[in-house]
Amino acid sequence: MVCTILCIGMAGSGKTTFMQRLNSHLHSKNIPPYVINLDPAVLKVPFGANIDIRDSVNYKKVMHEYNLGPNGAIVTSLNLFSTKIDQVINLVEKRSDQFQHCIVDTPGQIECFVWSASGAIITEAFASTFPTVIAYIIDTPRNTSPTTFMSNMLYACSILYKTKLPMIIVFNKTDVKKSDFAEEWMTDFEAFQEALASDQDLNDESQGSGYMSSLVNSMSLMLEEFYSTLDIASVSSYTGTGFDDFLETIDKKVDEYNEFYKTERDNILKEKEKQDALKKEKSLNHLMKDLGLSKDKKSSNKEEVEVVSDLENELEPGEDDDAEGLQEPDREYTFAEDRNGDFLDEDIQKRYQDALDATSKNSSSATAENIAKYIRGSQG
Ligand SMILES: Nc1nc2c(ncn2[C@@H]2O[C@H](COP(=O)(O)OP(=O)(O)OP(=O)(O)O)[C@@H](O)[C@H]2O)c(=O)[nH]1
Repeated sequence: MVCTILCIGMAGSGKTTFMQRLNSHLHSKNIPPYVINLDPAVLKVPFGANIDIRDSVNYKKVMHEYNLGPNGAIVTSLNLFSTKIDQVINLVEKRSDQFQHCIVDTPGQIECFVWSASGAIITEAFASTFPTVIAYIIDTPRNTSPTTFMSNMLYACSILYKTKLPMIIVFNKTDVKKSDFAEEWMTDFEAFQEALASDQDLNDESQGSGYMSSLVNSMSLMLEEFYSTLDIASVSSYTGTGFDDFLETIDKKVDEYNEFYKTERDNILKEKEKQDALKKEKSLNHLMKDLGLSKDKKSSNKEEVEVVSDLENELEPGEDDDAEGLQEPDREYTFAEDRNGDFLDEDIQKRYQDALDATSKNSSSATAENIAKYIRGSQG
């Protein structure tokens, strides 16, 4: 079964170099991956990509034709590409017996991918077909300040909650700076507090009221929970160290995906389908009502109280004593002429009929005589 590894990270964190190294590492182990590039703005891809967004979308042309800036053009290119995502998934599926890993490079402008509709569609398409893991790449030497580190972690946290997929934090460029300090901060809360206390920028009295340091303190408390769901890998894409550990962590996360995330995703999808069906049913009912084609006449009448009998049926027995005489429990609405027999007692009905007969007889005989007179006159 192919597992998808989505490489996400801030610009310049080394995603592309990481992809290149991972690709060659897997080749050296005789398990070559399926490689996809989703960065439309990259000039040169240093690995042989099986699918490259640049083959289907021309980033510069998108910028020019739609009059967009660099980020808008990336989002639009992804939008255009996402319309073909079914074909991409089919291609990967067709060759799934030949590969164990499908590795995907994403644009450096994280928000263009993670927070765009097309990014969500692409991620969802992979995650609903294959076990999918996010590799969040961090530029280790640039994260030695506790505040920068925490901002980066908050970003990772937001991606985790947005994608709802298992995540590995990959500390890259460890040939320049080892990631021990960061790993310690993630596992030992006091160590992080100490680092915060000794952070010059945060504790410079002349620069503020200490608001920042107390904010960072409370946010780091919140992040403790987040760290517990993560796995860490320390690599150097430059020297190639740490990639075996990274692959082991991927296997662990794939098991986790199958055990927890898949069930959760299935439940979310089922719930969504249920909600969609309800929504459909509701709008169909509205449509039927608008057309006067209620499926269940009684229930639709009830919704739209128009006749006395509906109101009466809604009253519980004994709820309103005055209404007792008006109740017609087993009958729906009938027209006035149908109800005459019920409303008028026999005596009144007879008197009414007699009066009607008398009037009609008089009037008709008088009219007949008048007509006869007229005819006789006109003939004579
Ligand atoms: N020393 C060292 N440098 C690295 C490593 N990985 C990447 N770099 C360097 O970091 C810089 C950025 O690397 P890229 O792979 O282009 O980063 P990226 O995240 O793909 O960049 P964008 O896609 O433009 O956001 C390059 O100069 C790389 O040579 C590493 O492990 N060690």
